[in-house]
Amino acid sequence: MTSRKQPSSFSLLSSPLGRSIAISGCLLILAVILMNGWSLRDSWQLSVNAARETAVNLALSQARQAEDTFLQTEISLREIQRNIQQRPPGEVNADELSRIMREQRSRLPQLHGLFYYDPSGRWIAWSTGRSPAGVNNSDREYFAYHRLNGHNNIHIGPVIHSRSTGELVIPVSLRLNDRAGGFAGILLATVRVDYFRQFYNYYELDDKDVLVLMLADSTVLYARPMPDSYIGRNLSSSHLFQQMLMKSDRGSGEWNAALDGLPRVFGFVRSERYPLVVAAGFDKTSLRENWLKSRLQDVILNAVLLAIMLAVGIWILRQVRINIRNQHELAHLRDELTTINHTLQSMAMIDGLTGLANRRQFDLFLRDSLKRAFRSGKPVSLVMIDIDFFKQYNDAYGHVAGDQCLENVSAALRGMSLRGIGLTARYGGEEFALILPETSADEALAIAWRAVRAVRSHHIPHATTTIPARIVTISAGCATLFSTNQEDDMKKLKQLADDALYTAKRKGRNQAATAGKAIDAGS
Ligand SMILES: Nc1nc2c(ncn2[C@@H]2O[C@H](COP(=O)(O)OP(=O)(O)OP(=O)(O)O)[C@@H](O)[C@H]2O)c(=O)[nH]1
Repeated sequence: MTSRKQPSSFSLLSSPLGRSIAISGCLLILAVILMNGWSLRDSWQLSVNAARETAVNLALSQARQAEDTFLQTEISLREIQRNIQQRPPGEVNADELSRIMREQRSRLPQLHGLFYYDPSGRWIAWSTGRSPAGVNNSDREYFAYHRLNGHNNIHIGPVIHSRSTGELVIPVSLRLNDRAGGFAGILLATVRVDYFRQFYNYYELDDKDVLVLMLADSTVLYARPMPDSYIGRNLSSSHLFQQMLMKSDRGSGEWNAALDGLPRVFGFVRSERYPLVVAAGFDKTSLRENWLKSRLQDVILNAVLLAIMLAVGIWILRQVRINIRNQHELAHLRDELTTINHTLQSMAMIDGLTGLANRRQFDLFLRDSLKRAFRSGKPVSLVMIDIDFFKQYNDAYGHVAGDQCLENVSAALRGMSLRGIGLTARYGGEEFALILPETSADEALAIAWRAVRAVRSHHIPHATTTIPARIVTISAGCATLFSTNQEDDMKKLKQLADDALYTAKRKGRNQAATAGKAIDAGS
């Protein structure tokens, strides 16, 4: 029985179909990942852009609010300035002025107080009740500023602690001139830092979002939600002052805040009216967290879609793998069947004992040779061979030895060269045949004799033969025919060769005989 070989292991990628499905699947998944990545990147960028826009708008509204606050303050100061300057020098009524100041202050919630100092810094009039005893304000920054600068502009200074209440205030001051244009004192309005604190708290911002009000020289006036220790800090080395404000009075960008080093999306505005800068910054980390939260559903859906695609892809590849394996097995089975068929075919043509062509093959080959001979016009010779006294051999040595003898005789005949065009066959029993296409009668007889000698040369002992050498011998009869392509050509040739064999037997065996010259089968 033929042992069934397993088909050799195969890789899915070695098949064109498997390869194309795997590559298409990978490309598809890659495309989905890229598209999602692209869309997420876009969405994040949009969210950052929106935050920048909001930050600029917020900064604008804060700047406008700060301008309004300081404008109202300026108007109050100018009104008082007019009041003082309308009177002749030395005729300022301090009590009346203080009353006017209190009235002004009560109108403006941002105001902490209004003050009038003479050129030496002495308190002349004020809105905040009693003056602290023996206090002189000539040491203040705004005092020095106005003493040095003769212009009539409003000056906003860095945050200070009020000497009257201790509160944090932003000083807004105006120089007073005498008729000759000399320094005649200062009018001061103090704006409460708490006013901005309160105002900035109206906005619903995250803990780490910032709103910063600064002087144009980068000094912090108020920074939400930083503690008061941040007030007065100088941010001149910050990205805002080093880069952004150099290029534009308003805008947006992303940078690490100089206040605490955190990355933020900023919008900023420089006031046109006053030396003020406002910046609004959204914390980038919370911005990203909020953005992620808003995209979470999409991300999960896409991840699920991707997982499904992956699972379907794997399932398809498995099916393809099974399919290809089945095809491989079928191909392998087909090959095995073809091999078995070939074996069966050759078995049907081969004699099982001797391995020579069997009777069936003999008939086919002879018929085919005669057909070809008809076309070529060349003769076909047939040598019929019979072992001499084989019955006696069997009787003397038994059938098993008889079979062995048949094999030995076959080997002797197989060893003969038939020029590659002849066929050696076991005709049946102890009879053999040589079909010799394109062979003349003389050549056939010579070959028949060679066969006789070949068997003899094997010296197979045969005690009961009448041949004096007491070895196995054969008799051979040959005949030659020019084919007429008729059905009975075969029969005729066999008959002639048989007759010649009979002649050889009759003449004493151990020899070859011929039917004579090649005959025309038609004769
Ligand atoms: N062992 C064995 N014997 C076979 C086989 N086929 C035929 N025989 C024997 O061959 C013998 C042929 O005997 P015969 O036809 O009387 O011829 P012979 O004894 O050779 O005598 P001659 O042909 O006149 O020389 C028979 O005894 C058959 O049994 C075979 O396959 N094996």
